[in-house]
Amino acid sequence: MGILPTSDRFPLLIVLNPHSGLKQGHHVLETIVKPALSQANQPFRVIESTAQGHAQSYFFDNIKPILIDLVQSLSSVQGTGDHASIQHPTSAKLQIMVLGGDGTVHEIANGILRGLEGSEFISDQFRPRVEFSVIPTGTGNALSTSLGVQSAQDAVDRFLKGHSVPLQLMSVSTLDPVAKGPEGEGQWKVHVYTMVVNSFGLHCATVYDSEEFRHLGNDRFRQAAMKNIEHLKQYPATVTLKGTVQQYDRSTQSFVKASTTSMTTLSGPFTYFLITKQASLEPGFTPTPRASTSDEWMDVLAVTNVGQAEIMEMFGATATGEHIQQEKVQYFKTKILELEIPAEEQGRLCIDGEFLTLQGGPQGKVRFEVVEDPNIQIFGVYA
Ligand SMILES: Nc1ncnc2c1ncn2[C@@H]1O[C@H](COP(=O)(O)OP(=O)(O)OP(=O)(O)O)[C@@H](O)[C@H]1O
Repeated sequence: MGILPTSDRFPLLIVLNPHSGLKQGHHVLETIVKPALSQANQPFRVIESTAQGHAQSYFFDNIKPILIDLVQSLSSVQGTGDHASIQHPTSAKLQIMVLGGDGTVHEIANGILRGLEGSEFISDQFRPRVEFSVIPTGTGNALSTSLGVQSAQDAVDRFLKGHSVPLQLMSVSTLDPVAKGPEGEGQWKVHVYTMVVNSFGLHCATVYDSEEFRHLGNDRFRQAAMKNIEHLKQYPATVTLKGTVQQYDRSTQSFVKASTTSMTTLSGPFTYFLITKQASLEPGFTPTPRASTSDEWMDVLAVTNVGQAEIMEMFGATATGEHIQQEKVQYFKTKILELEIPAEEQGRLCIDGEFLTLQGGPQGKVRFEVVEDPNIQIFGVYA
């Protein structure tokens, strides 16, 4: 994609989540963001989220009028008199700064995609580009940490420098119980798009329980993890990696093609299972060190049926990413993955901090896929 038009007149949208992290969003806005933007003569408009889900519903409701305003600010009159015509751009860059965490970015991206779904606002004739500047004021700040952002000031500086990279999405789909495919099988329906982590097992239970420790800031994950390790469970499931699959080879410390067949099956029970697009999920925690925000792979980390000692040993090495050298840790790259739990079970998935209840058996299967559709893959992030 070449240089996209943007408009000096169109404001940067700043979405502030006052509830993120240790609730420092307003302070960072006043002391770091506003001074830097006014010095750079960058106009902006602040949107404050008022409740869970508000950022998503705001963009679902407003993305079309926002894009109309943006396109109008970029349109120009060509020619004069009877030959005058208005030239509209074929693309436009919308800049959104997030004073919040990964969950807020997730909500905005899903709100925009749902708001534009099936409309003329996203087509081969016109396709917007949405660039996020993420000012790390959440708890985990996986996106910022994975991009090497050191502080709120660093994030603002990166925005002002203007270098962005693709923010590659994953889709999470469930089987539609009504619609059938050509051979009577169920049809996949996208439930949500994610950009950080989908998890099952100990990680998901930890994120779920961490809400009660929110007042501890970043430490909430450690507290919740300790609680879950103390009562360590195994989580039965079958995972199928489809198409080209690469597996981390400890001896060469590189990824090699995993199998000559088109499917790799992992049988549980899983203790720990992650599908990620980011290398780090919080500062000092790098479970999938070879993951990239921008490439076309999902990284998969699987630990099957281990005890407390092995899990603690793994966590001990996740700060540096050296756990991928441990024998019990399996590490893959794939583009399509399906997860199914046994018929009699009920389970839970964590998808970018939200939760999805899993039903047992083939009808409850969930599919994760790297998004290729250019009408979905419209996001970037300042890096
Ligand atoms: N005004 C609000 N009051 C309460 N909750 C809110 C409000 N605005 C947004 N939220 C919710 O806050 C939750 C957490 O937001 P966010 O993910 O940005 O922060 P975090 O969880 O601290 O950080 P991270 O995702 O990086 O770990 C989201 O689920 C969001 O819907």
